[in-house]
Amino acid sequence: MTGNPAYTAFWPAPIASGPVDATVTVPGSKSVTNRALVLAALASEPGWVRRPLRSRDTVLMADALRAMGVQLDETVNPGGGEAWRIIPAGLHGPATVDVGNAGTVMRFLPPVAALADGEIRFDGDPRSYQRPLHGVVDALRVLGARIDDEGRGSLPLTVHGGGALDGGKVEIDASSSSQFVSALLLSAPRFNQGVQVRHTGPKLPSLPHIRMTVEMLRAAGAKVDTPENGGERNVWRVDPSALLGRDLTVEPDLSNAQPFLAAALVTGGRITIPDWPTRTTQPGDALRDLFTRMGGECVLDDRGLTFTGTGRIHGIDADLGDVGELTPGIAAVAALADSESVLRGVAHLRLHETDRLAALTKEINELGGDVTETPDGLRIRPRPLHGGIFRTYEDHRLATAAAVLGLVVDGVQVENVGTTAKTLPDFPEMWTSMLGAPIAAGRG
Ligand SMILES: O=C(O)C1=C[C@@H](OP(=O)(O)O)[C@@H](O)[C@H](O)C1
Ligand SMILES: C=C(OP(=O)(O)O)C(=O)O
Repeated sequence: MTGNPAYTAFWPAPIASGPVDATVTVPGSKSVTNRALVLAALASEPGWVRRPLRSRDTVLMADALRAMGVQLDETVNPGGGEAWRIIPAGLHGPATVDVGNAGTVMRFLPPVAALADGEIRFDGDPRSYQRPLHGVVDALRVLGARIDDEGRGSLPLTVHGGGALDGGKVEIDASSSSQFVSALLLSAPRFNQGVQVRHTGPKLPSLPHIRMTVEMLRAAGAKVDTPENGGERNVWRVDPSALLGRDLTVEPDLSNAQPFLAAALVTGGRITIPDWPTRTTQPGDALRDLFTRMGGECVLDDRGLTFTGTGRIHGIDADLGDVGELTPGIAAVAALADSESVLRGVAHLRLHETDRLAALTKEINELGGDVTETPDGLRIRPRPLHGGIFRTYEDHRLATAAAVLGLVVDGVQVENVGTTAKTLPDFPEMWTSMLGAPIAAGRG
């Protein structure tokens, strides 16, 4: 599942004929869906994941769990969308897991495989070989797992699952990805001794995603100690315990709401996102503050989040270390602003789906922009932009960022917009629907 083949070449990004005014129903969160699937697979009783995201990353996760013996039935949710019924079973190999280019799959599943009985082979897209995995592989070895990676510390690799894992204390440097910490915590209730993870490196990115992991573990009955509840700085502990089967409804993906909110900002229009949670660990919630600072106004009420552009777009100086996945969308808006922006704290984006700092710099500059890389981010000086090809490097967020620019810059051609299917399969349809009709694509 890599998206509609019709979109693999060049997609003429539609220009906005005026301010957008639409309600856009955004599908479920990738990060919540994939955590929910892992926790449900490790539970001691069946559970439900309602309104899951169905996208490349989540289908890869579901297929991988099935390959290890978990039963996952797709049904219709009475309240709309789908409901996935997960029936845990004894995890076993031999099995092959395709991680695609999904950070959540490549990092969250090796610990699950270590609990399985048998060999689990992990492979993925060429880019997955370059993305850091050492934090998970090295830690699992310390905790008792046998992994054959031919010395690479990265994909492809084979986990020789022993049916159980000792667990215990481990130190990792998770400065290249918070997902190392999340991966170890998610499976830890099933380790014989649980786990204590200590991060020992430069600044840890994406802390809200670690909070998401902790909250979802606790909701499934796990006991978790964190730096925030009186524990030591950079130390997380999970006790061994059974996990409950939950009935969980997935929140809309707030990071995937970003391009639509950006559309309101850059066209001086208005977008409503229904079901925006009043409390969430998703980093996308930071858009309320970030895009307000960049010139918009937002109201969160029982209709959802309504975001209104004022016709003015300001530059921003922001540390995005906690919310790195928002960087491409912020960079696109910043390129259209009335003043310079400095985006900091995101050096680790060089190891995301693509080197996002290099890709944003090159592609925005090809349209006439003035973006420079800094050691930990981007400096963006707005300049009048012109049309041209915007390459996306198989990065969904590069493609949605390009669509934002295309709303107000005539002639932007987005290469392989189908790559958005990683987390947002109907993006081109949702985008044109937003421009043409008040109600966009349904949630799914
Ligand atoms: O745990 C998660 O669901 C995620 C954590 C973050 O990863 P990094 O810490 O590697 O940036 C984020 O960028 C990614 O999109 C999703
Ligand atoms: C970094 C991202 O994804 P992944 O889960 O593959 O790390 C992202 O979605 O922006």
